[in-house]
Formats: sequence, C-alpha cells, structure tokens
Amino acid sequence: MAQRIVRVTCPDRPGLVGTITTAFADRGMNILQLDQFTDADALPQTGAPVHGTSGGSFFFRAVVDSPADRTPDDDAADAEFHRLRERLTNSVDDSIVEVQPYPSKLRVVVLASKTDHCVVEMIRRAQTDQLSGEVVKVVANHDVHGPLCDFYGIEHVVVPNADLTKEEHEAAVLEAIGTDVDVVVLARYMRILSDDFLQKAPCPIINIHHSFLPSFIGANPYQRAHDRGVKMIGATAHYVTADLDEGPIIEQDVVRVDHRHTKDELVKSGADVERNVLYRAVKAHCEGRIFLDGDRTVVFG
Ligand SMILES: Nc1nc2c(c(=O)[nH]1)N[C@@H](CN(C=O)c1ccc(C(=O)N[C@@H](CCC(=O)O)C(=O)O)cc1)CN2
Repeated sequence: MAQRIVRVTCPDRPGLVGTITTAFADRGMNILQLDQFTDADALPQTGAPVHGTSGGSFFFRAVVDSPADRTPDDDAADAEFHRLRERLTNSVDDSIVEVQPYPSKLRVVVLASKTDHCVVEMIRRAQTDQLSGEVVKVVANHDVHGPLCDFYGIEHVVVPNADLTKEEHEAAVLEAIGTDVDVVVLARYMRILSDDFLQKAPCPIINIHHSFLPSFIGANPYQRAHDRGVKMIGATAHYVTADLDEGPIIEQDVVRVDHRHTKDELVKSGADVERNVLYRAVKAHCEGRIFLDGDRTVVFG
C-alpha cells in the first residue's frame, strides 16, 4: 500500500467530509488519520460560504492508504480525484486539493547569521528523522557554520552582506537558495527580507523570532524584555511576510524568568524555547499539518 497526505481547503458547507471520504472509498483508499476544521464563529449569517476570509473556510487533512497498484502518478492523472474541488464547490477557483507522499521528506534550506543553536537543531532533528524533512543546504551571511555543515556533509554557502547593497545581497542569497527547495527556514537569520525577495522566493519561509509575539517585534527582543522586567520570555515561529515578525503564527512557547536573570541568562533560557518552537513548526509544515486561514493558521495535531 502507498500512503498519501491529502489536504483540502474550500468554502465551507454541509456534506464536505462525506463527499471527500466517499471519493477515497471509491478508489479503495483507506483513511488512517483525519482532521478537519471550520471556523463556525466567522461564518456569515447568510450561510453562503465566503472563501478567502479568516472564517468560512473548510480545512481537511487525511493520511490515506492507497492500493499498492495506485502510484502518485495515478493520483495526478486521476482528473476526477483532482476534480474533487468541482464536486465540493461547483467552482474550480474556490478550493485547493493537494496530495503529497507520506511520510514526507521536504527539502529544507536553512538561512543563518552568527547564532547557531537553531541551525544545529534543524540539522540534528533532520539527521535523526524527526523533522519529516532533509536539510539540504545552509546559507549564511557569516562564515561560522562550515565545521558543523562539513561534519554532517551538508552544503554550506557563505554570502556576506558587507560591501553589497541589499538588492545585490538578496539576489546572491536567492541564487544560493536555488529552486530545488520546499521550505526555507530563517534560523536566527538577522537580515530583514524585502518584499521583492519574498516575491521571488521559490517556497514558503519560516522564521523563529526570539520573543512571544506580538511582544518585542524587531531587533534585540531579549534586551528589551530585560529592560521591561518581564516574568516570561518566549519564542514564536511564523511564516515570513514583508511585515517584520507579523506573518501568520505557527507555534509559540514561553518560559518563566524573574528579576534575578541577567540579559545574557534570558538569552540562554530563551535558546531552548527557540529551538523547540522552531522544530515543532518546521515539522508541522513538512507534514502538511498547517493551513493558512487569512492572517492566522490552522495547525492540526
Ligand atoms: N520580511 C521579513 N524578514 C525577516 C523577518 C520577517 O518577519 N519578515 N524576520 C527576521 C528575523 N528577525 C527577528 O526574528 C529580525 C532580524 C533582523 C532585524 C534587524 O533589525 N536587522 C537589521 C540589521 C541586522 C544585521 O544584519 O546586523 C537590518 O536588517 O536592518 C530585526 C528582526 C528575518 N527577516
């Protein structure tokens, strides 16, 4: 048997789960896992599904076992299966049906600056088959990750930003990333990416911000947290948009601190939170468990 992840996003209305699961049964596909969500609070009073808003969308993820003789190419060729969206919404435009192999092994490119704990975490989790992804390259604007990458046999590209304009540096970073990549991870990468870069990026980008957003957006969050006298610090993994640290939040966590912690002790305590939050977020993305719902995310367990 060949296992697949099937993801469906479409305007919500009654009967969707039955329609989709009947399509599976018609093809001899056995459902192993199933999650669905509709934000009922935001459904318009008229009841007419309104797609593309933060509510009124239907989110569905299933892991299915397909008959051994059914290959991914068969899925792609099965126009009726991919025409699920027409059966769901009577409109090709309003829904998305995505199929990916299970277990997944997405190609991950990590962008880094000087700090290495999140880079190490991504590599370690991938190398021990915990990430559902493979770190295929590390691209950094400082030359400090060579020994780490050499030890694991991972391509390492240094793209210094000194003496380059932002445009020149971003063009070089995009070239270093390449196109054979499924997700880019900013592992404490300390350059703000322009909208032009994001438009040209070949895939989604996930950032780990070292604060519990929306608190302390931007640079030096630990110093600002220490100055504010906070009793909790945290980390936030989010999709990257042109609005700094304001992209859709994927995962967050916190740890308690108190007046005895110096700023450097906040940095050390925070590092553990950052690496775990980033791992959980990238793993969820690689496993197809995240759906964009306007400016928010739906993350299935
Ligand atoms: N378009 C986006 N780019 C980046 C995001 C984002 O959310 N959207 N996240 C940052 C990471 N980050 C906080 O998590 C962050 C990084 C850098 C800065 C900053 O002020 N950088 C300065 C100079 C830094 C340096 O090179 O020494 C700057 O680039 O002007 C703030 C927050 C990654 N990019």
